[in-house]
Amino acid sequence: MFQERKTAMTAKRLKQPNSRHCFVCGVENPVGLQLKIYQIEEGVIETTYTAPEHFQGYPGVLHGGIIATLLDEISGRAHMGDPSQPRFMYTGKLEVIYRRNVPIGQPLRIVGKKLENRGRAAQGWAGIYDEKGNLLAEGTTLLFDIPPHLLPLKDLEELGWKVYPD
Ligand SMILES: CCCCCCCCCC(=O)SCCNC(=O)CCNC(=O)[C@H](O)C(C)(C)COP(=O)(O)OP(=O)(O)OC[C@H]1O[C@@H](n2cnc3c(N)ncnc32)[C@H](O)[C@@H]1OP(=O)(O)O
Repeated sequence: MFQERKTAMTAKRLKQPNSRHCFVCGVENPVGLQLKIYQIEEGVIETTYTAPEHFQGYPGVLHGGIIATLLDEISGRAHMGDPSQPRFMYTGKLEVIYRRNVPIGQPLRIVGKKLENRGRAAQGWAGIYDEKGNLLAEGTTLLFDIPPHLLPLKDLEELGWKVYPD
């Protein structure tokens, strides 16, 4: 099901950069999630993920902390925009609604959307869906621009921040 969606959206899909060591997107982080994230339209991104057994809380159920991590990163990245001029934001606040158990060992689709902009602050949203399209968990974030001197563009290369080919 996810594959069909991917094909239909190929024309618009733009891969976002990954870094080297980020827990969610670090391509060299052996204990990280190593997600590949795509912008599917302006301000809307998606990724897929199948959680391994070692991230379970209750048997068969993805731990809520990992669910929050996914919602945090994907809602913030919805604001990232043009990879050559990325908008990096800190999460100041995250509200999670755990609607249904999120299973381990089954493909999940995670969608992020940018909401309102308020100067250097913004709101984001992310949802985790199962293969049937059921919304399992969702999160809204309050995000703040990272002061440019804390993450200068020139340092990004060192962090391995680039679009890695599929
Ligand atoms: C290279 C690879 C990158 C890959 C992407 C990685 C994504 C990872 C996502 C994350 O994990 S981010 C890490 C977790 N977040 C942090 O570490 C942020 C820690 N917090 C901060 O640094 C500051 O609190 C923050 C920059 C968010 C805000 O501090 P400021 O000094 O800019 O806020 P200020 O005191 O000027 O307040 C501005 C307004 O926001 C409000 N505010 C400030 N912090 C808030 C907060 N945390 N929650 C809610 N509201 C907050 C504050 O009350 C105020 O409201 P009013 O304008 O109405 O007075």
